[in-house]
Amino acid sequence: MFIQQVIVRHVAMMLKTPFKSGVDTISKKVFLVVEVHNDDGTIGYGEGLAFERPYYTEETVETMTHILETVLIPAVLHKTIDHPSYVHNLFQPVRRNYMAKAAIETAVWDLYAQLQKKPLAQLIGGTQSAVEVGVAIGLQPSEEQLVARIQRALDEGYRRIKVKITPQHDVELLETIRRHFPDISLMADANSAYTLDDIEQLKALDAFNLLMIEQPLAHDDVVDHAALQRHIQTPICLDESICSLDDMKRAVKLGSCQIVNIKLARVGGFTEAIRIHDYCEQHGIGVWCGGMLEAGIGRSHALALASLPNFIYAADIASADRYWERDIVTPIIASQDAHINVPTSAGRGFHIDEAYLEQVTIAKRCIM
Ligand SMILES: O=C(O)CCC(=O)C1=CC=C[C@@H](O)[C@@H]1C(=O)O
Ligand SMILES: [Mg+2]
Repeated sequence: MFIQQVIVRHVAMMLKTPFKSGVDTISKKVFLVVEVHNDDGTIGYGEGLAFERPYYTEETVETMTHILETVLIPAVLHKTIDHPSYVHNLFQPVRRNYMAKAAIETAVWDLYAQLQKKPLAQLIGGTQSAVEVGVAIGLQPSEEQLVARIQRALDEGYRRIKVKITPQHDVELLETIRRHFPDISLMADANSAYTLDDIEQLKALDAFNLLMIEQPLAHDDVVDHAALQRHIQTPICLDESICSLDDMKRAVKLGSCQIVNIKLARVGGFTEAIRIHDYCEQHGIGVWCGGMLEAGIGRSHALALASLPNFIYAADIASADRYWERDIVTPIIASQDAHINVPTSAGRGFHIDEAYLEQVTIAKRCIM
């Protein structure tokens, strides 16, 4: 591969319904589409998935743009790259900025798979032909609305439901859900809304037979999570705390979690995600693929990742039409019976809807 030019698009797409977590509410998804152009004209695509505000992680759309344009794109531009993992090495000196890194790294994997004429999933070692998916339901204005949203997801065939909780909305909310749906596979994501001072409240959640509790404590913590895991039965799943293989090793050493949610964007792309996956497999930690309200490019990359063998829990990669009226790839990524087939065609497996991508692009910069 020889990277001749890189195009960075700012894209804005309205979500069908706002997504509210303990940290933010997102109605309009602003993200980056990074196009990596090879000298033969082939284009690899990646999504820059940080949000507009630094509440989920420290990165934002603007910080990604800055780091991409000033540091990361110059590091790959006009370079011959034999394998995408080399991009990971080129980015090694740059501290953190994982989402900016992932935007290019995943695009180079996408390009590489097209040039190799092999499905991306197969190239990274994927073994599952279909990925089990669940839904993530944000905080709702009322418990009735939450129950209705869960019922709708179950009617659509989903079997694993994830809800958001906060210290103000947990026990009663989960009681209501369990009253209506005693047996469903249910999990709760706290997005770091608790501290160890809330330990009694967190212990009370054991009563709800949750599949796991996601990221109850601070976004950068593995020490307190280890203490908490010793006091609660519900398996802890880390999300925000795991940005690298080193983070993962510390979590395993301390016993901070039993499960990990891997997001390509949070860990800087496929190379690190695969390492974390392999390490977890060796240490008996099951993983699953989280979501970042991706559009079609990010969603197709996530699908490839989730085909690796140790992705043993349902992914947050629900049908794209839960989020979007129209997506930037075709065909629209859709689940059937709570599974999405992993594409078997070369590359990421979905075509770019160029007309729609142009329509939702609000700014475009070409670096050559
Ligand atoms: O993409 C999806 O369907 C899952 C969305 C989701 O739960 C999240 C996306 C981004 C940030 C968080 O609010 C949250 C998460 O923590 O997993
Ligand atoms: Mg989460």
